[in-house]
Amino acid sequence: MADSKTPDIIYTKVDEAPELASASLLPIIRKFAAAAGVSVGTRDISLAGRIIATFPEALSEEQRITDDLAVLGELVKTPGANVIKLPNISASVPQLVAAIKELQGQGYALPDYPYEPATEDEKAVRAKYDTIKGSAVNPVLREGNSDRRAAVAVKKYAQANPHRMGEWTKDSKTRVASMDGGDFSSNEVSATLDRAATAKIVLETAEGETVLKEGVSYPAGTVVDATYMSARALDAFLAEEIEKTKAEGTLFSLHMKATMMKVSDPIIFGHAVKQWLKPVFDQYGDRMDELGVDPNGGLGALLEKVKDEPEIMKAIEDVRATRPPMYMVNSDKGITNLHVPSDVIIDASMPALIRDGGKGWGPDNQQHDTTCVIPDNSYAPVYDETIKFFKAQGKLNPATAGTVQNIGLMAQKAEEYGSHPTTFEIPQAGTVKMILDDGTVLHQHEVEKGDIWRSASARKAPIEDWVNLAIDRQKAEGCEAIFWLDEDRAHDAELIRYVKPILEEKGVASKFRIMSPAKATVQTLKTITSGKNSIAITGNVLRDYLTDLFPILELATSAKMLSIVKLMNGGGLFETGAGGSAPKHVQQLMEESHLRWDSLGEFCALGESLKFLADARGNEKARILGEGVDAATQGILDHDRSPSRKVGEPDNRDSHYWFARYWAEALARQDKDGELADFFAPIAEALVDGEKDILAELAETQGKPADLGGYYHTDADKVAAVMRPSKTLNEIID
Ligand SMILES: NC(=O)C1=CN([C@@H]2O[C@H](COP(=O)(O)OP(=O)(O)OC[C@H]3O[C@@H](n4cnc5c(N)ncnc54)[C@H](OP(=O)(O)O)[C@@H]3O)[C@@H](O)[C@H]2O)C=CC1
Ligand SMILES: O=C(O)CCC(=O)C(=O)O
Ligand SMILES: [Mg+2]
Repeated sequence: MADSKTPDIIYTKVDEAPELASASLLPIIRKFAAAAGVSVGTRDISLAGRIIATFPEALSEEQRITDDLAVLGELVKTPGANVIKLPNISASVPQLVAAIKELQGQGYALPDYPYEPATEDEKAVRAKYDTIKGSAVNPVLREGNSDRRAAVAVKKYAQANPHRMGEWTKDSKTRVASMDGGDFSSNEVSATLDRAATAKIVLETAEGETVLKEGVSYPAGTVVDATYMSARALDAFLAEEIEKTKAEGTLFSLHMKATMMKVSDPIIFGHAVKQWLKPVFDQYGDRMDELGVDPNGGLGALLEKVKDEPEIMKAIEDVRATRPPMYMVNSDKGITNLHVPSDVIIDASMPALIRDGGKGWGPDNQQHDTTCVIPDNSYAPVYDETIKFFKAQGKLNPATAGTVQNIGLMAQKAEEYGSHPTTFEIPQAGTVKMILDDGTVLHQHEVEKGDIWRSASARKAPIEDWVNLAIDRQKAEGCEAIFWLDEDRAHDAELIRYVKPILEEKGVASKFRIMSPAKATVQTLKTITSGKNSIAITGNVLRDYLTDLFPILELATSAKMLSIVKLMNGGGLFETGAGGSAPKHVQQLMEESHLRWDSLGEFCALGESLKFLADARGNEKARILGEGVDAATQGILDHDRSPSRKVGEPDNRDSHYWFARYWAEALARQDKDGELADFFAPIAEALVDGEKDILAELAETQGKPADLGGYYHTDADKVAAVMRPSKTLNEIID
């Protein structure tokens, strides 16, 4: 809860590249903020931190930590919340298991992850680990809808310094493949509840009724969907696409969101692994079962389990020889698309492929046209239309393209991204029914064994807040604004029934269009190609997809986005960009002590957070600090101080030096607050005078391996040594 002890701003402790960056940036932020009496606390939402916090009973007193996610989950429901949220790992099972292993190696007596829990104890442990799995942080903190856009300065910079775009040709063989039936899209039904209700979900079979879930409660006005994916249709589709890909001579790729869709998508991923190795599963399925093979965990874990079985290994090699080449995560290390379910995540993977002219990396470490398999057809048309557009029109020109902003329905676990507690792999053929407390059957589907059934919901208050946020944003921008909703889709039709009356009532209906995602994609691409801007007002999944897609095309990366969550109870949550925790960057740092992570997202979020604090608490010094951050961010862009990708060139640490310097200079220069100016003048001077030494000390550290003392649970002193190697800079900051 927000109380007198709650720091003014909470900066989250996370994982991978952003956490490494924090080791260098946070001391600077704290020093500067303290000058305005602003305290900056931290809360640990890292994967390792969440694991440790979940098993106090297994740990010693000194090892235990508080459940910071729970604390933050409460804080974001209060008006005083001011949280800077960096990207964290949404763990797949292989990542979760690796983190547990690392912690065990550090002396944390944590239970192993039970793959197949048999006893009651194992089931309890598994249930606890399942709360940590996948996207377990963002949905808890996102008690508001999403406003993501490129700050004007960032967009202007991208137009003045356009990044390289891959060429699109009319004869590109790259395409999107999705199911034409039997998928979530084609089976969806939806209804809006006219009263508060509690529901249970049951499976009726020839042998009786099994309760899949009960006590699911919804407030009045909730839009409740239900749908399923047919396992049989999915397998037939995957088998056909593998063959078609081979015939077309392209790379085979699968793009899922196994992290946020943590129940359904690992299962779909597992189907792809099984189809890819079908003859092996047909012949050795029982033996692989005995060995504990779980296809949902990916090819990497599978190969590990069967590595001492020469017959199976040979069968795998034989099958692989008959398959088309696969899209690779790391061809040097032989890591394929199907190795780990969280290595290829659709929001980032599809835009990068499209930015590169429709090319993916193959096993030969060369780029090739690619078949992009996205089984469910709900949102695949967005990528399909984008690819078709660029094939016909040629690549986008970032120097002249307009921008696409997003207003996303996200609050209170809206839509598919909140559906995992009500998603089930069907154990036996029958009928799934969703039954309300008065006995009404709200939805029902005939299903077969292995089908994936799910229900998603969106609540009334978040939907109304989202429409109003869109109205405010359109008013501020005055540009095209499109609700990406398909009147022929069951769920979207229910949303449209909310949207239209609010637009009418506010007298702004003429300023908005409502278009299906496929049509909206084409319209939006035409708009930005002509140099104009558009606001995409979308549901939760398209919020996620589009806030990577358009930034990656327009700015080369989504890391520089302004990402504001206006919390529904009045607080502010400031996300740092729209991207993730960039694991590849950590690999590079560990190998050659170069961190290419760009902290521009952190800078943008910090500026917003300080200005929000100024408004909320009447703290004018915080406003001056925030304006100083904006000036420093501008300085970073104007002087090209963002990190380079190559070892030996300036990296993340250098950019933090420049950020501190520009920030201090702006604060020393301003004349609204003499006290602040006097405080920062000598700091600015010291940073200017120390430039040569600081840059030399930073440069000196590159080019050799860096020891972090861990991956998921690093050693703070070792990380500080790597990330703060400049004695001269540290003396000024400390
Ligand atoms: N808000 C959140 O908490 C989010 C968390 N995630 C999590 O992040 C992890 C990685 O996801 P992934 O799909 O690989 O997506 P990422 O966005 O982390 O990485 C994809 C690529 O984007 C580029 N990139 C991202 N951020 C930056 C940055 N600040 N500076 C420079 N380049 C950047 C990098 O490209 P290059 O390699 O070319 O440098 C990177 O390899 C997963 O565990 C996922 O669950 C993902 C999205 C959001
Ligand atoms: O929570 C996650 O797993 C990822 C979130 C994400 O990709 C986004 O919000 O853009
Ligand atoms: Mg995303």
